[in-house]
Amino acid sequence: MPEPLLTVRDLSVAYDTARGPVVAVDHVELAVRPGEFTAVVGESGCGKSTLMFAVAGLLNAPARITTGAVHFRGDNLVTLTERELNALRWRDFSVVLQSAMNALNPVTTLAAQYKDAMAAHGTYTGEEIRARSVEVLDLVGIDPVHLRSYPHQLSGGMRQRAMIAMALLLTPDLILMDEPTSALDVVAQRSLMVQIKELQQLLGFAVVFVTHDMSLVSHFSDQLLVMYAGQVVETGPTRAVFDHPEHPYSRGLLDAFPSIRGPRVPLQGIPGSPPDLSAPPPGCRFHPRCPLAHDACRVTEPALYAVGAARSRCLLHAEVTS
Ligand SMILES: Nc1ncnc2c1ncn2[C@@H]1O[C@H](COP(=O)(O)OP(=O)(O)OP(=O)(O)O)[C@@H](O)[C@H]1O
Repeated sequence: MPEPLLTVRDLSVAYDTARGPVVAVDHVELAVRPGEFTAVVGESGCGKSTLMFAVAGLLNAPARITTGAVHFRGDNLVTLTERELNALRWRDFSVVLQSAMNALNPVTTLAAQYKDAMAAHGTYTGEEIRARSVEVLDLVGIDPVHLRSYPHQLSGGMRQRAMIAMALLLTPDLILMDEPTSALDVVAQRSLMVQIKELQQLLGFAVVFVTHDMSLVSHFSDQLLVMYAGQVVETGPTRAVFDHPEHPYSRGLLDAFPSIRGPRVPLQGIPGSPPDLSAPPPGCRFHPRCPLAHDACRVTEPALYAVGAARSRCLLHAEVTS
């Protein structure tokens, strides 16, 4: 197996609030190998975006990293200066956010934005910049005439693809994507997912893809990280987790979204909502919503236990490994 490209070790992030620190990412571990597609899934508020921003070095106050490291190739991104991080962003890894409308500059054309991104990382002639801009727009299926367009002149799906094209400009080895399809309708969502996967297979970059919709990534991701209340509650090969979710939360998430294939079944949803992270429940954080909770779950904090090819933070699996 190749060495991981990205290794997140024991990463914790807290938001400083008037009521004390809110730990949104709690001792998270993650390893992404070259060309691997990793999906981070969980309900809104479970810490997915905070994790992504921490990995990308994009956190702002009141958020701060309290423990851990983010190794990307030889560098620990947590300890790099802003200038050093800027040198890596776009060139070695790039970031695609939920809404390209916010990420793209509304008052400049795509051509000008692509030029800025390239010029910040090397000396390119105008012709080289134009040729590469045309190339990346071609890759995402946008007519290069749109280099002259402003973001508001593009549809939502085109804007996301223009953002992905920008992320590809300098052929990074890793693209971090935070809900890049969530502002789109279901049909546009699926077609963008297919396109991201095709590009990934063609160009070989690794992806970390954040989504609340587990069914969206079922056919695209290699490895899955299920987050609940700031913690990883299940992790493993996507197929294994989908075929046999070990953690009751993963099972609940799977039942909460329609599958694109397979028989129609009534959607269950998970009763209740994720806890307030300023005061998470004792024991297993999922116990107040868990249909399988027993007495020990209310007092004992589970570790991540190995279960087959996956790992699950559920006391039901404690005896498997202990
Ligand atoms: N500015 C802030 N101040 C205090 N707490 C915050 C702040 N931003 C986020 N949080 C806390 O961090 C938790 C995780 O937020 P985050 O946005 O990372 O979750 P998420 O899973 O990505 O959700 P979403 O899909 O809604 O973005 C939230 O539940 C909230 O408690």
